[in-house]
Amino acid sequence: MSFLRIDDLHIRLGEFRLSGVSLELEKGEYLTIIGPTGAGKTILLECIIGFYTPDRGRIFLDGTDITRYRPCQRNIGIVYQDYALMPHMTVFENIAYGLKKQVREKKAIAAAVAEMADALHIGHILARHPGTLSGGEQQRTALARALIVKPRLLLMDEPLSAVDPQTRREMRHLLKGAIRKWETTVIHITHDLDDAWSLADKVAMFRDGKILQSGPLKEVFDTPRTRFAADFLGVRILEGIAEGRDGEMTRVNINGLILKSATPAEPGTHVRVALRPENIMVSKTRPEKISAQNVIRTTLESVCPENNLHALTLRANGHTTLSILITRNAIEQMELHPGDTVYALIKCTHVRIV
Ligand SMILES: Nc1ncnc2c1ncn2[C@@H]1O[C@H](COP(=O)(O)OP(=O)(O)OP(=O)(O)O)[C@@H](O)[C@H]1O
Repeated sequence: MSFLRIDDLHIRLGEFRLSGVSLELEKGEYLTIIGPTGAGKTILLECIIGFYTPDRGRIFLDGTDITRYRPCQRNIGIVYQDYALMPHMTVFENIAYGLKKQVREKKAIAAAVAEMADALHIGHILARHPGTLSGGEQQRTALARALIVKPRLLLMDEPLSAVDPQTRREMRHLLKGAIRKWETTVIHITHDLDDAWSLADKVAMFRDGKILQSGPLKEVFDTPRTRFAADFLGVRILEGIAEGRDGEMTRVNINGLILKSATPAEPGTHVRVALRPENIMVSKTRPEKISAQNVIRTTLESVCPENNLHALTLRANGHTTLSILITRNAIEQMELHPGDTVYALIKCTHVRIV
């Protein structure tokens, strides 16, 4: 049996229903939960920690049915978006708080806090109070407090959302290191797909109180099963016909645009092709002797800023456009302007038939 098994969970809260939620997680695995606002992600975490008792379904942790256990019996840690630190206690006291129930000896507590603070780079602020800390420091304190009691499972509800992008990147790095060191099993709700990319082994996508798709990170991102999932994940789905084989590759005709894919498909069948914008490269001249099997002549239609990157829309032929993401530096170096002829380069392994 998996370390965490959630079996057909149902709960009704007011007008909202969480229905038929099933998930499995092995010890030490990291699951991110993604999905639009109001999908029921937080309610699931609150069922797992024991704030709500489901109407139907069961939750097993390490082989034990904990569905009706009180929260304090579960040994599950939680980190919230607002950190919920105790303002009258120092950072040291906040971190040591839960540990005092497990360890009596002061020296052992001090050593454990020092080790954890060291791992999360907060050793220098142990004497300070939360009100004097930056967002990133509060976040690391909250994480240290949750990890130090060695929870069997750590739940995190958007723990990285309140800090700037640079701190967020550093925090992911620290978080990854700490999770590995303490071999913690994690469920992490996030709205930032980069969190999932950097941290997760598995992903579950929620919508309207149900799991729309779940599985290993790459599988979910590369092969979204519905149009909604594809849009949510920023994957472009194109419809076409598998025309035939070209050696080991499948030739797909998308309104006259031919793409070669490494995924096998029955010739003559209607297929959908998934393309991730970051898997398409561009060149202003037609490249020669390159490994990418797809070199497509396009016209650059538009350039739009999107987070730290820029989204380019390339018109491949009369009907089909391709979306790609590149840095502003790359745009400047290549001197790209709308109307330019641009070659899109795509490896056949990045043209996935779904
Ligand atoms: N105790 C409650 N009683 C009634 N409705 C609730 C309760 N708690 C949450 N809800 C509703 O259930 C829905 C799902 O809430 P939830 O907080 O789980 O969403 P979420 O996916 O975590 O959203 P977000 O990404 O915005 O945090 C929302 O419409 C919310 O208003």
